Amino acid sequence: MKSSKTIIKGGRFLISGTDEPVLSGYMTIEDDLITYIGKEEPLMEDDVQVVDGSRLLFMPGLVNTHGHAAMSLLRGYGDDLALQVWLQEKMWPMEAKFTGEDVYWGTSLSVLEMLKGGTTTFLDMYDHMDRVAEVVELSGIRSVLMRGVIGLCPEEVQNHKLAEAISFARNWHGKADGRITTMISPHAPYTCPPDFFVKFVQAAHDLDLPMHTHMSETKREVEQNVVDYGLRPVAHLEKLGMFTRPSIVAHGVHLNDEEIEILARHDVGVSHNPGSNLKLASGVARVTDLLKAGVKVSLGTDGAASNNNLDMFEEMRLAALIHKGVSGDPTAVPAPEALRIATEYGAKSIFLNDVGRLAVGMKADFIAIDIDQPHLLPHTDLLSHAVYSASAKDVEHVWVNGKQVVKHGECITLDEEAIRRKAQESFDGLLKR
Ligand SMILES: N[C@@H](CCSC[C@H]1O[C@@H](n2cnc3c(=O)[nH]cnc32)[C@H](O)[C@@H]1O)C(=O)O
Ligand SMILES: [Zn+2]
Repeated sequence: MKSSKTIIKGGRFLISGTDEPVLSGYMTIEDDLITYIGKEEPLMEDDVQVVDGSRLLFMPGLVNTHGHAAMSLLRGYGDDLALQVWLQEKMWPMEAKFTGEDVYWGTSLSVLEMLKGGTTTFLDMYDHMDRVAEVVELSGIRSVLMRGVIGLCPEEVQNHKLAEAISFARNWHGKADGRITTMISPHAPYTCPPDFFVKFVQAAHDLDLPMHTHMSETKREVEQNVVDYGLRPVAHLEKLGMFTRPSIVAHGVHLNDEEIEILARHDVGVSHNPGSNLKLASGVARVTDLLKAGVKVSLGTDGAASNNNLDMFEEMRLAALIHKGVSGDPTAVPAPEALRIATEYGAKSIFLNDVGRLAVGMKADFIAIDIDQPHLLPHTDLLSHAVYSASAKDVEHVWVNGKQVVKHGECITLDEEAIRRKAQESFDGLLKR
């Protein structure tokens, strides 16, 4: 195949973690990789596509490390409830009716929202994952996918779900030009009994894949874990062997010092989901302490039914704000750190070492935001604006794996009109069934 080359000319680029985080200059993309970024103008060959970068801020695509994309179908269905009530009385009865078709359109709706809002990679834990993978292939987004399993069912059903999780993980790892990787994911310690949970650990060993689960999301969950198993969730999962695998846990809201130390020792990532944790009143994770202990902290939206949008700019801003508020320390989670949590640390947390930064040799997953708008002027500090002032609506262009997928705010890989119609039809159908 002929190689493609694009040069971004005269843009501003966010290079977090350096002395000069906002660089004015040029970036070259060849096929799926960033091959140059700097102040010197690269040679403009004839067959190069040139993008005018003036009035645009280029930054790494945002990385959403925890969610359930198809749950967008339940957006606004079951607000203002605590986790267990919300799950058991609202979500699970509706989700039991989801068909593969529903998951396909719900996921399409979420991927559309995420791409248009500057998210270039998402982690998805759900059911009917073959249909999710189809959406990923078509849309051009990058993803880490897993069949999440709730084990509150007879052994036969448990084993059937486990087999599905294994075959999905095996069949799809590395597919879609490498844009799909997979993990092994029991839903939570409170929905997968220990003898069942360890089968996932074994599967992850056999397939040499990382693991993901919900953990220590609510105070009630932690207390119940102690009643049921005599241990808090972190020690419980450590005992079941989960942390012998590369792992990332979602939420990690209720952690004591000893638990933070265990997570740091095993290099377990924590996907911080501030929007979902606030909405379900689960609490506020100890992000500053986690970072101080060297734990990889990243950001997730969780499903759209507990957020209720998939705007990673909003999540980044929340992370930068709430930890200042609860600690009384205005230096907690400063803007450059918030940006890295939403990009670079996110990618590392889900074991993608070649995305999350604008640098030579990294995959070309990047976005451009329109910085000519009232709320992004004057151009005092563009990194600060990206964290404290921008939102998903400011995203003008998006590239994933070197291919443009959003152009002037329109998703060019998906049929937006069909998705809008089909998602509504799916929800209407679920209410009737
Ligand atoms: N239906 C599958 C499990 C799907 S995994 C994804 C599950 O996570 C649930 N979920 C979404 N958000 C949260 C959360 O914050 N905490 C715990 N579970 C959640 C969601 O409702 C969904 O049932 C089975 O039967 O095995
Ligand atoms: Zn979740």
